[in-house]
Amino acid sequence: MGIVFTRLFSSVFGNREARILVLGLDNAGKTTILYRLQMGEVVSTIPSGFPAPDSLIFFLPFAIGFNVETVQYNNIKFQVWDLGAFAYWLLAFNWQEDELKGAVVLVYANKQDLPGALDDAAITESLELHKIKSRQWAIFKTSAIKGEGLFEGLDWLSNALKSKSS
Ligand SMILES: Nc1nc2c(ncn2[C@@H]2O[C@H](COP(=O)(O)OP(=O)(O)OP(=O)(O)O)[C@@H](O)[C@H]2O)c(=O)[nH]1
Ligand SMILES: [Mg+2]
Repeated sequence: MGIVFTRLFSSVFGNREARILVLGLDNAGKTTILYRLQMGEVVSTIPSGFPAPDSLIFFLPFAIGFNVETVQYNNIKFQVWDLGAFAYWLLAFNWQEDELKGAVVLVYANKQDLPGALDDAAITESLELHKIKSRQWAIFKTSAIKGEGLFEGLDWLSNALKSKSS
C-alpha cells in the first residue's frame, strides 16, 4: 500500500495552489502515471515547509521509513510522499477527516488494458465510494502503459476544484 502526498503549483489550476493526496496499492502504477503525465525527472529530496504543522502531526505516526520525491515539470512542482500502510487506514475510516475537508476525490482505475480489471461498480464498492456524501468524486479508467484516461482525470479534477472555489 502506498500513499502519495503532493502539492501542485500549476496553471492547470489557474495559478492557484492545490494539495493533492494520492492513494494507491503497491504496484498500482503511481510512479508510471507520474512519468506518463510527463512531469520530468524524479529526484529524491527532502521537502521544506510541507506538510503544514497540523498535517505533520496527523501523519507522524505513519511516516516512519517513508520516501519523498520531488517531480518538476514547467511550473508544476509535485512533492510525492509514500507513507505505506497509512493509506488503507485513511481510505477505510477517514473520508470525513478534517484534514481532507473540502477535498475532491479522483480515482484512477489503472491497468484497464489487463484482463480482469475492475469495473466502476466493483471499484465503487471496494473503495466504499458510495459512502462519500459531502464531496465530489469520480472514477476514470486508465492505462498508464497506453497513456489512456490520465489527462481526462486531471481535467475533471481541475474543473471540480474551480467549481468548488467559485
Ligand atoms: N499492464 C499495465 N501495467 C502497468 C500499468 N501501469 C503500470 N503498470 C506496470 O505496473 C508495475 C508497477 O508500476 P509502478 O508505477 O511502479 O507502481 P507504483 O504504484 O508506483 O508501485 P509502488 O511504488 O511499489 O507502490 C510496473 O511494471 C508498470 O510498468 C498499466 O496501466 N497497465
Ligand atoms: Mg512507485
